[in-house]
Amino acid sequence: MALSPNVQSALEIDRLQFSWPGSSKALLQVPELKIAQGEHLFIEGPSGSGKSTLLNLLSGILLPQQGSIRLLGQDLAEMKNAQRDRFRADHLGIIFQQFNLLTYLTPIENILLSLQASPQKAAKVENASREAQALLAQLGLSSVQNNSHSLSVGQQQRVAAARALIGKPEIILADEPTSALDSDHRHRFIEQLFQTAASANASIIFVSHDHSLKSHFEHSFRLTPAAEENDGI
Ligand SMILES: Nc1ncnc2c1ncn2[C@@H]1O[C@H](COP(=O)(O)OP(=O)(O)OP(=O)(O)O)[C@@H](O)[C@H]1O
Repeated sequence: MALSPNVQSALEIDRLQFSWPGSSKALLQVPELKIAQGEHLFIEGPSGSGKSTLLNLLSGILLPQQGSIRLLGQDLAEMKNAQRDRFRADHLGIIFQQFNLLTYLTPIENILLSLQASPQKAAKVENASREAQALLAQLGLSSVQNNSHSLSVGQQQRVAAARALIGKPEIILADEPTSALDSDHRHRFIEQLFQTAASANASIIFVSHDHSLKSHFEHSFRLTPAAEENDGI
């Protein structure tokens, strides 16, 4: 899909190939994929098809052997390690499958960690604690507890999402953050995530094996196990 010249692209993949060392087959082959800023992408595929590997490529933790990945017009493979780390902290918000909250910190302190890692994100927020509380409320968590270790899965998910969204990153990467929820809560959470991301014109790149979530997204990409043909974009 071509983007008009005045639309900033969130993501552009060109002839990407990735294999793990020692494997004779490419795990990932993505000929072309373009997402404009503010649009959302759903990546689906069965267990082992490479969804987490692709997210690690998109966040610059892994680099492709062939082809290129550009985020916000920049090729992460052309950056030095420290530049890639800075780019990740400044422009990405990541929601991990297991949320990765620090249990000895309060929910608000967990959210504020994102701003400590990025002066650029911090500069976009006037009152950090108030912004963290407002994000939680938008995501459906209005009363915030003082410790993180007694949060329910749904509450942890909202704290993790607020931590990814604070400081208005342009791209949110989410790795199966709804897998522990029932269907109703899953769809509701995605709607709340979209509404909050829209206020910052952020693009959400969301990985899941749950096909029913696909209808929320304007773009989707299906990964197939390496032995099968990939049926495309
Ligand atoms: N560090 C690694 N070294 C070698 N192979 C790996 C490594 N990490 C993952 N793999 C292999 O890459 C393939 C894809 O794994 P990946 O975790 O990306 O799949 P996935 O689609 O996210 O799976 P799931 O839905 O179960 O989380 C698997 O065959 C896995 O064994």
